[in-house]
Amino acid sequence: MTHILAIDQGTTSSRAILFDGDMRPVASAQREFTQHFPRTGWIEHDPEEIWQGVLATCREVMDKTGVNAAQIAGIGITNQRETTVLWDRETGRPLHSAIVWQDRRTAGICHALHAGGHESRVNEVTGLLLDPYFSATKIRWILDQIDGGMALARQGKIAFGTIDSWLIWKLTGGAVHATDATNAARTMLFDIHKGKWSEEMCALFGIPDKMLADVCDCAGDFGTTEAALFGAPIPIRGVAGDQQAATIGQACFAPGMMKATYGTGCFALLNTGERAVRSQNRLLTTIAYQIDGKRIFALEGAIFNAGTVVQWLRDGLGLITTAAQTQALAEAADRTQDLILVPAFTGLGAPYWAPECRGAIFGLTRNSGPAEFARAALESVGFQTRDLLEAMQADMGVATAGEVLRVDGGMTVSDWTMQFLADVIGAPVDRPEVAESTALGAAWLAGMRAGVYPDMDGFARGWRLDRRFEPEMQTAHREERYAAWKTAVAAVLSTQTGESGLTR
Ligand SMILES: Nc1ncnc2c1ncn2[C@@H]1O[C@H](COP(=O)(O)OP(=O)(O)O)[C@@H](O)[C@H]1O
Ligand SMILES: O=P(O)(O)OC[C@H](O)CO
Repeated sequence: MTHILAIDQGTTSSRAILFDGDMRPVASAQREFTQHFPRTGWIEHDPEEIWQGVLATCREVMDKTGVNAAQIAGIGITNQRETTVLWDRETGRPLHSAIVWQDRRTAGICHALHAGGHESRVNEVTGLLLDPYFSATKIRWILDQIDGGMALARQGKIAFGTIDSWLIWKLTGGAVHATDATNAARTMLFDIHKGKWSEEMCALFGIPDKMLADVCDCAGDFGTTEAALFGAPIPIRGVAGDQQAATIGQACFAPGMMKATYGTGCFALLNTGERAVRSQNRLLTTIAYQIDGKRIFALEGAIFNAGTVVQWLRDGLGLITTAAQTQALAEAADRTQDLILVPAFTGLGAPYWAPECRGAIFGLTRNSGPAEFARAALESVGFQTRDLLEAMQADMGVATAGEVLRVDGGMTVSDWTMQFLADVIGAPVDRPEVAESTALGAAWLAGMRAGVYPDMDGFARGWRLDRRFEPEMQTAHREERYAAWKTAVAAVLSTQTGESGLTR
């Protein structure tokens, strides 16, 4: 009983990674699933497709390695956050497609609440801002689509869950409806200070509390899998939202430590210890992890489009066929052209929170080609990160934010992007040996709980550097480029249409 199975259910794919008793990944399996775009700004997933994909990847890693259920001491789940599933408690069937975190359809509800003067109180209780990103307005939107939805929800017949809860429900055969504190903290219904669902927020968004899951520590008892699924029951012992799991996997356990994960989006979390810092610069206050009942907080900056810029070069523009080609293109780009891409494909996240503005590219000349586009796309990720760090520094003071940035996620394999990142933030960027920080974080939670992995200090000592990127750009040049970015963002923000909405 020394192995741990990590399930990493992301925005575009689901992965299962089997870790051995020394926390080494020994096998993995991955399945992409369908992204549904029923209208501009709407993004949905099929909860059943997600579940089937997760199940298939778990079975695949067990088949590949010959490790059976009895040899697995625990499952750790980490997941795309905020994405909202409602299901019928009796049949276990989803009542609607999952509304994905990037979905903007509830911008109108957010505007109305904003206009009603509710943002300050929402922020005080939940640490979040009134944006369609979070679950509450998505839950409300689905409830309003279901015939008699509100009454059924009040009777306790409808369950809401973020993806972790949905998977726990499916894995346990409907026996457990639970979530962890980090996922709960992203719903906009959770009082992060009291560590419990907020009656006030439920009333504000019109959401019956009977829909909500039990909230547990990240390392805890989330039930056991149905024996029939894997041949024997396996306990689920760890759960955390993917950005929090990456923070844990990167061992950012001390206040002042920070990580940024570059996948579909980019999410930077700065550990602020037991203190929940209320941002004055439109960052989020969130729970980094909750272990043994103790909540540790983080300031979070969320960027909606990071890796998507590379997907856009490939799928939208057809300039590349593989993500890795961006490196050679960026290296070959004409340095005298300063193209700036603002990838507000789904609006801008932190620190702007402008759901309805759209992207733009500035500085085009007759000589601007694929290389310059690729460079601008990769650079946009660095510029956006700098925006987040500036906001963190303003909230925390220069000494505690941005000293070293630990990075992970699919995009960090790009040396060029990581070097530019170090250049533009003017601080070292550390890439760890284990690229799968998110899965590692989930595995550690489960393994530590099961008693097969070390405690927090032992785990932190095991963190290993792959490569450090030191800033090389001249300060004057860095500031000039960053100023050009800020000008470009200001132009894009001026296209935000507010209440009338580009997305509707
Ligand atoms: N060599 C590369 N250079 C730049 N970007 C890359 C490279 N390889 C992968 N990516 C980007 O990384 C992202 C995938 O990262 P991943 O962590 O798997 O994302 P997610 O968990 O959000 O699905 C994709 O958007 C992809 O475009
Ligand atoms: O699936 P990822 O890695 O893009 O992460 C999504 C985030 O959890 C959304 O908040």
